[in-house]
Amino acid sequence: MSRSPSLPDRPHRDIDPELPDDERLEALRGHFEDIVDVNDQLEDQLDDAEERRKRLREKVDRVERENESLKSSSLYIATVEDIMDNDEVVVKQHGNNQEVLTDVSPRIAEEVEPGDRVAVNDSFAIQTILNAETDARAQSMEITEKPAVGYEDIGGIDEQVREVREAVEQPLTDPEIFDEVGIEPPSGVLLYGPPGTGKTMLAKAVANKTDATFIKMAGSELVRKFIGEGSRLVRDLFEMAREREPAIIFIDEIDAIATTRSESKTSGDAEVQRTMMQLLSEMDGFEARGEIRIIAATNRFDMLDRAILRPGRFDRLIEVPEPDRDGREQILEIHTRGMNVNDAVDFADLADDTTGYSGAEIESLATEAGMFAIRNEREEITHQDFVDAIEKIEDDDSSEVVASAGYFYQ
Ligand SMILES: Nc1ncnc2c1ncn2[C@@H]1O[C@H](COP(=O)(O)OP(=O)(O)OP(=O)(O)O)[C@@H](O)[C@H]1O
Repeated sequence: MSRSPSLPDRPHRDIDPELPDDERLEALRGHFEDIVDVNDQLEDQLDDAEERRKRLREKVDRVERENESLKSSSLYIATVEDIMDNDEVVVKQHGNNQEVLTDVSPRIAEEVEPGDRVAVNDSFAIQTILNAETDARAQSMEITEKPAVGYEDIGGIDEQVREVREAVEQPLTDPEIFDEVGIEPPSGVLLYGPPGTGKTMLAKAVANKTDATFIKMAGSELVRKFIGEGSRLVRDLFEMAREREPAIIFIDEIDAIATTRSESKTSGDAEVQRTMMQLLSEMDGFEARGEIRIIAATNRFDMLDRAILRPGRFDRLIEVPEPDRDGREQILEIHTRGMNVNDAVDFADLADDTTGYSGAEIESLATEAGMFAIRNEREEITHQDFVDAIEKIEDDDSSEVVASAGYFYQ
C-alpha cells in the first residue's frame, strides 16, 4: 500500500531587525521564495492526492458493480404457492415450473404471502419480495379469474357478439367441431372501432362464458413504461397464459406496438419493432385449437402494420362501431337496470337525443342523471334528470373544446 508523502517543512528564517534595509529586503525576498517553493510542493502533493482519490473511487465503483452483478446473477424469480409452519414455503420457479419447499429469511418471513413474486437464490431461499415497482408483470397485466361481465351486459352490438362467440368461444368449448369440419379456427381476433364501444367488455364476456382466465395487457404500456422490456413482457404474457389455461389474452391498443413503420429509425422504433416481432413469433408458435385465445383491440385501424393481419395472425377482423339509435336505447336500459328509475322515463326519446354517444358515454350519462336526483334530494330518477344530464355533458364537452382551442392558439 502506498503511504502518503510527508509534508514539506515550514519555511523559517530569522531576520535581524537591526540589519540595514537593503539586506533585510534581500532576506525577506529569500523567505518569500521559500514560501512559494513550499506552496508548489504542497500543490503537487494535492494533485497527487486527487489523482489517487480518483483511482480509488474507480476501484470502489468497479467492486460495487461486480458485487451487484454477483448478487443479481444468482437470483431467480419464483411465485409463492403455499406457506407452511416453521417459516417454510413452497415456491414455483418461473421458466421451468419446478416446485420446491424452501426457507424464507426471518427478516421477511412475516410479509410473504401466497401469490407473491419473489427472488430466490441458488439454494432457493427467498431473498426479497418483488414489490409492485419491480414487478413489471403485475403492473402491466390485469389478470381476472372470472370477469364479472356477461353477454347480457353488452348492448347494441349483437352481430359482433355473435362473431366473437364463433371465433373465440367456440374453439374453446367445441374444438372437435373444427376437427370434424377440418378447418382451423381463427388464430387471433382483432376488434376495431372508436373508444368506449365495448371491445374490452366483449373479450371479458367470452372469458366469463368459457371459464377462461382473462389476461389483459395494454400495448402502450409495453412500449412506454418498460422501455427495453417489451419483448420480455410479451414472452411473460404468453407464459402466464400457458400457466393458467384456458386463457384469453387481450391486448388493448395493439396499434402501440404494431404501427406502420415510420421513416425514422430511432432506437425507440427498433424497440417497438422487436416487441411486435416477439408477439408474432409467439402467435406463430401456438396451437390454433389450443386452450389459449388471443384478442386484440385498436381505435386506430388505419395505422396498423398489415403484417399483423396475415393468415395465422390476427386473421379475423371485427368492427365494433358506435351504437345506433336502438343500440343506445339498449345500453341505456342495461346501465339503468340497477337504478331506481321512474316509469315515465322514455329511453327511446333519450336515445334520439344522444346521437354520437359511445357505450361508455351512455354509462356516464346514467350516473350523471343519478347525481341530479341526489342533488335534488330524490331517490327516484326522472326523465328530466336524464335531460339535464345530457345538457351538462354537452356543456362540459363544449367547454373542453374551447379550452383545448385556447391551448392550441396560445
Ligand atoms: N356496447 C356496450 N354495452 C354496454 N355498455 C357499454 C358498451 N360499450 C361500452 N360500455 C360501457 O363503457 C365501458 C367501457 O367500455 P369498454 O372498455 O369495453 O370499451 P372499449 O371499446 O374497450 O374502449 P377503449 O377502446 O377505450 O379501450 C364499459 O365498462 C361499459 O360500462
